Amino acid sequence: MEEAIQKADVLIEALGWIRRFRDKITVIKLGGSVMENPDALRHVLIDIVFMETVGMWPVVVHGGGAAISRAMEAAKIEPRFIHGRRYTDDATLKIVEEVLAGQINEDIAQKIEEIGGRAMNLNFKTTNVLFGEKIQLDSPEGPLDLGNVGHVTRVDRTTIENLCYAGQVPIIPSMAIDEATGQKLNVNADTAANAVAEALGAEKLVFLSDVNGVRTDKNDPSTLVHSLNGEKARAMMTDGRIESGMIPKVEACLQTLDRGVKKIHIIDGRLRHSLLLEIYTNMGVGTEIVH
Ligand SMILES: Nc1ncnc2c1ncn2[C@@H]1O[C@H](COP(=O)(O)OP(=O)(O)O)[C@@H](O)[C@H]1O
Ligand SMILES: CC(=O)N[C@@H](CCC(=O)OP(=O)(O)O)C(=O)O
Repeated sequence: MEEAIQKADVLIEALGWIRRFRDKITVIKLGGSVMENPDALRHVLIDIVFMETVGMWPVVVHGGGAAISRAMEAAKIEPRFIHGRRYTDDATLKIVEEVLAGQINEDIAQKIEEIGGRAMNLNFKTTNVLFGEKIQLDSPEGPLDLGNVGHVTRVDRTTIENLCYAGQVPIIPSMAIDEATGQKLNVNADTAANAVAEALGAEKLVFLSDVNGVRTDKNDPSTLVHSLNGEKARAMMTDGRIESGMIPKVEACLQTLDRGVKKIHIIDGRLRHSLLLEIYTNMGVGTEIVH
């Protein structure tokens, strides 16, 4: 009996949060590292179906870096990264489209349906919602050409909101199309998630990664930083404590906070129900990025 009462208490604790987030958009970025772990992915998707069922509007933006690299290796193309972005020639772009906008995008939507939720995979074959342009990175040696790599300049907000309204979870791969040239572009999934959250004026943006958040020592989980502001983040990037895949995430988060997204969290997607704990309890899991 006591156990049953405790369960009811948990539901009541969630009630306030459920009310607060009803009809509000939360953008969830699924990193490739979480998707490499089928059990972790399944639990994350169950959490997302729960969120939708209680009236929140979850929107998924996903990457799939590890799977793309595997497919490239199978095709005998060596993956190459420049400042954290994948060099994307035409052959690589074809693989990115097949793996990211094809297999992974369809797989996530299908798994959500299997759990009993409703999802809509948004890709070049169904409905594309991300538009962008090619980027060039500056370097002391002159501009660096990354091939078919872009950033998002426009998001089809209406299509995404209509799906949410209709009770479907939009699943968005990190690829865009250049409206002027029709060129398809490979976009870093962290920056794509930030662009979607900004365009939708999301209440929350949650990154599900393979670490428990930002750490002062990246190899030591006990050095988790619970709350990270711009000043601290910039200092940690300058002295190298934040590096590699964490740099584009944190940089884009700081920019996005300036543009109206209310709350941003980086949490561990491998921790069971970390998403629900983050949203529906007072427990702070992971790192919150603040002004
Ligand atoms: N200060 C830091 N704290 C935590 N992780 C860090 C830090 N600096 C670099 N990292 C790296 O960032 C990685 C997460 O980013 P990324 O590789 O882009 O994964 P994903 O896109 O799947 O979330 C971690 O696995 C870790 O190796
Ligand atoms: C331009 C660029 O680098 N695009 C990324 C897109 C996928 C991604 O970002 O996936 P994760 O979130 O799993 O890292 C890539 O090709 O790997």
